[in-house]
Amino acid sequence: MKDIRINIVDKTYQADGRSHKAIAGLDLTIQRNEFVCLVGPSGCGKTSLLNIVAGLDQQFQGQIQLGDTQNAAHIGYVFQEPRLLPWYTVRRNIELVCSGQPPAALIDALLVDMQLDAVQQQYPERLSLGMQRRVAIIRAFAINPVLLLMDEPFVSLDAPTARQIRTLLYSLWRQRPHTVLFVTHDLREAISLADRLIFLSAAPMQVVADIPVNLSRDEREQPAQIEAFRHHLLDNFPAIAALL
Ligand SMILES: Nc1ncnc2c1ncn2[C@@H]1O[C@H](COP(=O)(O)OP(=O)(O)OP(=O)(O)O)[C@@H](O)[C@H]1O
Repeated sequence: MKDIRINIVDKTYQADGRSHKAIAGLDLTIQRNEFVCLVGPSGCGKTSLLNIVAGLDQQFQGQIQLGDTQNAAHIGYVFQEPRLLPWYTVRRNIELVCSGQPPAALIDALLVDMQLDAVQQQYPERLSLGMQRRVAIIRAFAINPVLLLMDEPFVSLDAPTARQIRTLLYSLWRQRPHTVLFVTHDLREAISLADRLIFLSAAPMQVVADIPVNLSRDEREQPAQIEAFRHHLLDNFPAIAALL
């Protein structure tokens, strides 16, 4: 897949007789297999952006170029809430998104990687929120996505659970590289995952700063290194403090 080009000239919502300009003049290029974290204040338009990239919202001015893959079947989307179907088992929830024959071996491997193989025949209501979020991540990986969109997938999890799932996600991504757009409010989380951080302004949303993260995998696992990088960012890019 070639680079992804996102050019949103204007995204305006009309509601209750009023208009709200959510995004204006946003221009981004994401390289193949890059892991990009999008960081911006609440309500600035991050979900709106992901919905446009996913093709779920076509009411905007601009253009999205997904390289060779204009096909939504190759886009995995992990929403803010797990959105599992309660009347299907964990395994069935994952299989449902696969077109044609579900890739049994891949699903088996993902269930093991995410430590969910023992509960695959259970129904979502029997799972903790952290487990449901892991199922949602597997469901996105099961289609072997070329592009993975993740909208604050670890929000409202306790810190140890979020850390555990983050580590699993990072190792899955390293095993099966693909382009990721990951929305988060958590700068430490963003630093631990991303090749590149894109800081976004309040509405109308625009790019404030676009910063590479040059940390090794070992460094990303050391809280002191993450903290040092965070201080480096806040010292050298004062404008981003207001966005967190
Ligand atoms: N369907 C809609 N109709 C009208 N306004 C909307 C609609 N969806 C979103 N908005 C508005 O657009 C703005 C951006 O919303 P969006 O959900 O994209 O922000 P966000 O950055 O993802 O927020 P958060 O970080 O809180 O999840 C908000 O002001 C929101 O109220």
